[in-house]
Amino acid sequence: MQVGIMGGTFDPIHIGHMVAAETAREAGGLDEVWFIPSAMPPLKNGEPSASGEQRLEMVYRAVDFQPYFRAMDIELERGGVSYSIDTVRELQALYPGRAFTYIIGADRLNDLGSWRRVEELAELVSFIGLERPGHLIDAASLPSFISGKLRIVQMPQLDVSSTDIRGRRAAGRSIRFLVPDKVYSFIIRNHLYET
Ligand SMILES: Nc1ncnc2c1ncn2[C@@H]1O[C@H](COP(=O)(O)OP(=O)(O)OP(=O)(O)O)[C@@H](O)[C@H]1O
Ligand SMILES: O=C(O)c1ccc[n+]([C@@H]2O[C@H](COP(=O)([O-])O)[C@@H](O)[C@H]2O)c1
Repeated sequence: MQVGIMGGTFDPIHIGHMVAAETAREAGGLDEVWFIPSAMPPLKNGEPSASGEQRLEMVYRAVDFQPYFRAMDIELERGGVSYSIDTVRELQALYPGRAFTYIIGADRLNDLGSWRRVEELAELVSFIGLERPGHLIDAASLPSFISGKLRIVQMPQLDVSSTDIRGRRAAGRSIRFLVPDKVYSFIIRNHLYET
């Protein structure tokens, strides 16, 4: 079974994440994509705005009734800084027989060289990289050991980010259709990102 790992802060999850996951699923022939919200993202400054529980709930809502998508609380349960090498090792122990592909947007791909024990990670998983507006993939900056393990896939370019969504909320602007409907209603009902 081929499984895609869509890791992220998901603060909140948005249509960019959904289209990235679906594009990777189709192009990579993946049977499922597992969305895994991090407890503490390794390379971001500061704490996420919404709680881990809220971010996980939004991910559950986004994947609800999607046949190929699952949400996993493995990083939130582990707590601390969410290094992907720890997650992949844990997933391999829990789910033997799966082949894992890490799905990654261009911004994160460009700093892959500074991920914890990335050479070891690249021995355990393949990568699917996706360009996103404002973040072209810089092939020259990628560690050499990645080349045989990385496939770059074209996706419809969506200039949407969690930062932009939080900014719109703080400015009292609409975020409708930038997030899945059930995520939208959760954000509105819980007054997330208003300040
Ligand atoms: N619009 C998008 N297109 C393609 N990939 C995306 C897009 N938005 C996020 N990703 C990818 O999804 C993964 C998780 O992203 P993350 O949850 O940090 O969202 P973000 O929108 O980048 O958040 P923030 O704006 O808070 O930094 C990363 O690999 C990121 O590159
Ligand atoms: O393992 C690492 O060193 C590492 C460094 C940066 C990011 N990651 C993972 O990459 C995913 C996307 O990161 P982010 O910061 O864009 O949410 C998320 O699952 C992070 O845990 C992992």
